[in-house]
Amino acid sequence: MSKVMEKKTNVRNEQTKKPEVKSEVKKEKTNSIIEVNDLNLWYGSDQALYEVSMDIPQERVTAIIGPSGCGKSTFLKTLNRMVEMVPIVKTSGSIKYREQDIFSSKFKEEYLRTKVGMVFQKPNPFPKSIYDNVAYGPRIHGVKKKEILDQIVEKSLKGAAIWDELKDRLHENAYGLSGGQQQRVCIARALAVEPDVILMDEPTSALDPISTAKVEELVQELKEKYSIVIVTHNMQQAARISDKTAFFLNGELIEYADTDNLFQNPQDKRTEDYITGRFG
Ligand SMILES: Nc1ncnc2c1ncn2[C@@H]1O[C@H](COP(=O)(O)OP(=O)(O)OP(=O)(O)O)[C@@H](O)[C@H]1O
Repeated sequence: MSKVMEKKTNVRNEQTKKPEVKSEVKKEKTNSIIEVNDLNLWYGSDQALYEVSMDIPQERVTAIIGPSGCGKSTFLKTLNRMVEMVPIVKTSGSIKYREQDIFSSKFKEEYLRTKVGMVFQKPNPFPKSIYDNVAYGPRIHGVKKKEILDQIVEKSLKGAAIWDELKDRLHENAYGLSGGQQQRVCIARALAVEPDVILMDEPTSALDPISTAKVEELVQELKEKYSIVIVTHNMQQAARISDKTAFFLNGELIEYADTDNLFQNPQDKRTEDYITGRFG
């Protein structure tokens, strides 16, 4: 995977527009776990993100909302550099995780993916037992002792609020679980390598309302220990579970504010139009 850093001055002048909310998004400097500055991203010659700057607060839930194709998933996948699996991707700008530049050659991508875990839209357990799914990451990192793996599996499933449901079924295939249970096992799998940040890309869009409610409740519990960034199409969900909300449109960050403020008192007409259902 290659990271192509463009000369920022040229690139920005030629191809990008400045967002109107830069000062707004810079307010919350303290207690940020990730700081994004002037991020641009291209798929080949098509630009998907424009000068995005925002800080992700620690131990809070940050929601990313916006209409289809506005760059929500692209932005999320940039935070752990997963987006660079698409070979034509180029980026400019900076992202710092705990004040370290994630694009620096000194910063190991493997470490980043451990610390910044990801949960996807469709539950994607491996075709293995529940136990082996959760133990997968720790084993890759060299944990071999059964007692230690047992502890990690229990702790992670407890962290994902699914231990009581599954403790007697650990050696059953994860494919036999319901979609909602699979998603919580995937969250446990992410927790097993001890991340700080969990990126969630529409984690409930494939789930029924009861499973969705359980995952939303879990997100609330997880923010005691983890920083969560969640992409959602569902504005009610963003309003219910997030502390901060970022509204994206056409690859730009239009507005980023405390969730209550953004929904009750949007500062930008485009945010207001979106949240009142005028488009999207
Ligand atoms: N692998 C890719 N190759 C080329 N272009 C891509 C790729 N992935 C996304 N894009 C483009 O980047 C832009 C942003 O897409 P992205 O999936 O990030 O938006 P989104 O807001 O998450 O959309 P949705 O809500 O529909 O999932 C779109 O124009 C999309 O076509």
